[in-house]
Amino acid sequence: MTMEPRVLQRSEWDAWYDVLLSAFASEETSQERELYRSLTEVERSLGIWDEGRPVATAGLLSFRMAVPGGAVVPTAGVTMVSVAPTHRRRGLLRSMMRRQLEDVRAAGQEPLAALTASEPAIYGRFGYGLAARALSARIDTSRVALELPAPTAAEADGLRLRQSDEAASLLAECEAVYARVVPRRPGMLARRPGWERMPLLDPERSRAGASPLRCVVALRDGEPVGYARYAVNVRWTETGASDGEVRLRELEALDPAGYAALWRFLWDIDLTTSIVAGDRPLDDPWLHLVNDPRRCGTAVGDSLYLRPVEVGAALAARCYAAPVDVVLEVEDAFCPWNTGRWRLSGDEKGAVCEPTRDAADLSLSVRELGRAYLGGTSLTALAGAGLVAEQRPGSGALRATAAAFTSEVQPWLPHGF
Ligand SMILES: CC(=O)SCCNC(=O)CCNC(=O)[C@H](O)C(C)(C)COP(=O)(O)OP(=O)(O)OC[C@H]1O[C@@H](n2cnc3c(N)ncnc32)[C@H](O)[C@@H]1OP(=O)(O)O
Repeated sequence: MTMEPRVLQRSEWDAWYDVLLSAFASEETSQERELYRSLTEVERSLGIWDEGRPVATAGLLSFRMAVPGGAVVPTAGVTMVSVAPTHRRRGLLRSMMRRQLEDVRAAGQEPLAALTASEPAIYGRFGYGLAARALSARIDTSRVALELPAPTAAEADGLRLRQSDEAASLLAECEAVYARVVPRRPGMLARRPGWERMPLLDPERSRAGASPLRCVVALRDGEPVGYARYAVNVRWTETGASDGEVRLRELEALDPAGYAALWRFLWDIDLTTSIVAGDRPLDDPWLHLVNDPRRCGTAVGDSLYLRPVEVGAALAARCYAAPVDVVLEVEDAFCPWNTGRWRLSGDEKGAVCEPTRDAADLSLSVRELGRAYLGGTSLTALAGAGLVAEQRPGSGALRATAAAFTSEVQPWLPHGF
């Protein structure tokens, strides 16, 4: 008997969601369940049923994502993917991935699909490429100095911090800052209503001894210019010395003085000797403000995977750092409508991308386009790996196209989904 995906009905949500929880062996609170229930776009969610019982789940979320140049582009967020252990490795995931991409294409609104992967090996075969990575750090603040440039008088004047032990109480200030930083960095997600509650989720089981989530806001002349959400885990050594840790969950700022004030605050929290940050941009400015990078415990991990659903619309939706006029030969086995030659012409103001019969300058797969799309991975590096080929070596097409695809800031995904 074939089992095909179909759209979820709201009355089926609990049983459908339990398949997902079981696949992740997750516990959860009623608050989390209600949040995920309210954020599920039921009409875009798929399931597979066997003898009336759900055995597979996959959701889509209607996001808008910042791309190089600052546009915020409709993007299908792939989420809540699971297959019951009794039904794995029989192609159920593949059938849901195919149905999702066909549905997104048919709706014609979202040129991109994005996800974060439970395991990085799963999604490349469906055309998703690693487009943004994340930096983690464990900074020994007892040994590393934060060396901040002196703010100008105008910057320092009127800058105040307001702190709350209840992160939710400063929500409006944080959201005002967040909305303004979105277009500045590729990969940032504009907030849909309800998603502002996601960063505040703070179940006790995940605290591992730390305080509930706190918040500090930087205000200039009363207007919010930055915020950080964090928790403090105060610990003591056997000899009674304080050895606590600041766990940084989020930090956004609109200007360098606000940014510096927030880091200074976190650095100086009494009874702590480290800051642990799990998910920061690769080019986070604090990296240039420390006197000892070796004691900052940095590591880089994968974060956002991106897939052009419609190659032409996706490449036309972003801007390019340098003028580019190139024919790309794209291979896309999973979404064959993308396979073929595309002429991309663009610059820092915009772009067009249309099918063409002209000879190709570069050839690559759709996964490589996803990797390079936000400007975080260079086409030159992908060519070095043999994944992008210049059709006429020495033509300069690779160098010119790689330069055009770069982003002046590293792409970064602000939160999982
Ligand atoms: C965006 C998100 O939500 S990420 C969350 C993903 N979910 C989880 O990790 C929960 C636990 N795991 C699961 O529920 C399932 O094992 C899934 C969803 C990962 C895979 O579902 P399945 O129905 O078994 O996958 P399916 O049989 O369609 O496999 C398709 C292909 O992916 C491969 N694949 C499946 N799972 C994995 C994996 N964990 N690692 C590497 N490859 C995998 C299969 O080998 C197959 O490869 P092929 O194209 O070479 O034939």
